[in-house]
Amino acid sequence: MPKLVLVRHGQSFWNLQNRFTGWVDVPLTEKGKEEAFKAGELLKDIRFKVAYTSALTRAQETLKIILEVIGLQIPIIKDQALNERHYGALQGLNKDRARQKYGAEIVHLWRRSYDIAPPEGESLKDTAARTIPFLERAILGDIYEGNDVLVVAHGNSLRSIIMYLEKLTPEEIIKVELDTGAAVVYELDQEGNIISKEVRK
Ligand SMILES: O=C(O)[C@H](O)COP(=O)(O)O
Repeated sequence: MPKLVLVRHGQSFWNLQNRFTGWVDVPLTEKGKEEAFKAGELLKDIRFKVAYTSALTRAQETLKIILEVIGLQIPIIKDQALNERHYGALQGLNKDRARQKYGAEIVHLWRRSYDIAPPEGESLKDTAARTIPFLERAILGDIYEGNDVLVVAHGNSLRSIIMYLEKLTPEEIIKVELDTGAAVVYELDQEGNIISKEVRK
């Protein structure tokens, strides 16, 4: 059965500083590079045929390190459809500062709910409106051909994909968190149904 592996990029400088990042192009910290290295070590048994990533440096750097560690040279497809959720007016703001300014409850809903968008930004539903057509059009096509596929992207762009694959409800997706450098390994059948799921980190 083909494997679809979703990896969240390693720690970026704004993850370290606890700031909303979204589409701002922030590079990896040393710890982030180490997390990418570890993800590569943990995925060495999988012979990926193709890799997908976003248009943002932190995901691209993480993917590059993973492929170097595994020792694979494969086609890499970069597309902004896999970018992080656009965090709108919150981008650059410290997350504790945002809770003080707007209240913890609404900030939590902006970060984890399905359809409540942060000011001038994208809800998870808006994010899914670009990630899922790309998943169906490009990524799942490779899976249906029987290839193992690596996707390195972002906390919320990957949550939208996890929600779709696992058929989660808006209530269930609120609780889904993904650590930096974590890998979710799915085995999928020909219809895209999940045969198995394993988290490696
Ligand atoms: O864009 C960001 O700030 C992070 O990548 C994800 O942030 P979140 O955990 O607040 O959604």
